[in-house]
Amino acid sequence: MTKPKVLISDSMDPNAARIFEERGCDVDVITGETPEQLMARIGEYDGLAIRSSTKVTQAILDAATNLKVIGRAGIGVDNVDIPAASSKGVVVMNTPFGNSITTAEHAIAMMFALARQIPEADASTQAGKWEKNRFMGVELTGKTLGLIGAGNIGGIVATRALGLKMKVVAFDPFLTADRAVEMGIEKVELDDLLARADFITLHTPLTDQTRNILSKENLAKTKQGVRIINCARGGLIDEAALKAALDSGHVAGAALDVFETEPAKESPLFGTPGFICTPHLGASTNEAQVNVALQVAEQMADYLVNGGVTNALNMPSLSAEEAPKLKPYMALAEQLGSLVGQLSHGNLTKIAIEVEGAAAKLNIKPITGAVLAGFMRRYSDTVNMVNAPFLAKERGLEVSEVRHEREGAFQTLVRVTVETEQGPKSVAGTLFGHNAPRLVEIFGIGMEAELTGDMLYIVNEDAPGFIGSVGTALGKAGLNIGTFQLGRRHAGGEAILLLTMDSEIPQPVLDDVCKLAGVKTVKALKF
Ligand SMILES: NC(=O)C1=CN([C@@H]2O[C@H](COP(=O)(O)OP(=O)(O)OC[C@H]3O[C@@H](n4cnc5c(N)ncnc54)[C@H](O)[C@@H]3O)[C@@H](O)[C@H]2O)C=CC1
Ligand SMILES: O=C(O)C(=O)COP(=O)(O)O
Repeated sequence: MTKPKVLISDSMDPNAARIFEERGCDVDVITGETPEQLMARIGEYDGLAIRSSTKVTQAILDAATNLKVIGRAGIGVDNVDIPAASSKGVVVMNTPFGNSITTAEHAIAMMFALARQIPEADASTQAGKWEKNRFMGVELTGKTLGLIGAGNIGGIVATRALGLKMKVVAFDPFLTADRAVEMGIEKVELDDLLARADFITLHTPLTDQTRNILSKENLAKTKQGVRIINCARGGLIDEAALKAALDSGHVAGAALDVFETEPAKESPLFGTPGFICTPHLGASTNEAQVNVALQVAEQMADYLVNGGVTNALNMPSLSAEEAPKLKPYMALAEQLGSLVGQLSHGNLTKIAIEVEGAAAKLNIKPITGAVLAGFMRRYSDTVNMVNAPFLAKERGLEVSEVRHEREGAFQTLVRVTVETEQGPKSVAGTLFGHNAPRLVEIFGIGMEAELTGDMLYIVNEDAPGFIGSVGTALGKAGLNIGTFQLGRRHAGGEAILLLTMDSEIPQPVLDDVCKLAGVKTVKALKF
């Protein structure tokens, strides 16, 4: 097997490259390239490891013909076009905790820097001015800290602020009352926070709801002399309005680690009294960078080498222990999905995936993903487990999952049923011997068959001599039959023939088979 190739395109702790190599991947570290250079190179890689500098746009993804996974050594993935990655079947994963303590500490450091004007006092002292009377600070003890966003980082900031004897109020629509009590903070509405906070710190992702959350209007609602910290994302604060509020003295200080446009080499805020900033350093500590580098490389290598999925933003998780157990089921599920997809007509609106016996003890999500990948291939060649659920949703396909703990006739079974105009139609399969997928039932007829390569599917009226006439028609065309499976509802009733063929069946031969007496349906299948 050729080794998966990974590109590390942003500066990352060397542990990442080491882990990739140890886990069986080839790795290149090429940082600081232009989008055009990356676009020209990306086609050769199976994995792309990034931080916040590389922008993974639709154009990059279009050029990434081999890409299977994007790993973000950090938290925010706003530099990745996730819908585009999903529709291309590329998994996007991040490391949601590796740098959160470090980033929370940076926010606290910024709060102290604002409270005591440390950067300005440092510059003035080193300039030989000794301006002891210029730098009067404020104490943090007893002050109110307003958290906008109380997730991982906001939660850590809260514990530190409580340790500093501050009162912490938080606005976060997803924060439950119980969790707020557990954290020792007060859950409030945004307007209440704006009116009460002496310091405001932002810890939300940038979304349509959070963009400009500190707008000109909201800045006007803050307390006179408020100090504001943003170590989350540029775009959460209206930078022009912030500049005006600092100039007017309404906002006493602002500390930004992140900017609307990065790298921020110029800004109207630069040089404004009370304004301090750092160049997106929130995650930049030795500890955090080792954490995220190790974690991203482990997760990506796990996916590329074993199929394990951890911390993916566009796919359900699948642990390294589960992956080998699920692999044969996913192969079976994909074949069953593909079979119903190839044999059904018209626009199908419902698909059900049932697992029974041993299969019911497994994580069903990857099995469903594999069924959908097989099924959606009727609409698109580029479908896989990542993009299949999105495509299914786009097409309005209703997907249901059912587990039957009991064992039926088979020790383990996967069944796929689609709702058609003629009612529900279902196929089922099991695993034989060394985890070999086998079809065991097709549209209510028991039949054991391997679904592989080029196949011929025939529905006919059971009658003597029919099998011979099919063999003759195919033989006359020089087509060799590999295996031959037969099933029927009852003697003389509807029968199904499933043949594996050594080569593709040309349309004229299909037409000839179609003309044989008693034939109802003929279809060439491909697996
Ligand atoms: N400056 C830096 O270098 C770093 C920045 N970050 C950024 O910090 C931010 C927070 O990260 P985490 O705490 O790990 O994320 P998280 O997902 O754990 O927490 C985010 C919180 O924001 C809340 N939220 C969502 N929409 C909201 C809204 N409309 N109003 C108020 N709250 C809302 C969520 O409910 C959640 O509790 C992210 O944007 C991340 O990219 C993370 C690491 C380093
Ligand atoms: O993890 C995050 O969300 C960050 O913003 C850290 O960004 P960085 O990896 O330092 O470019």
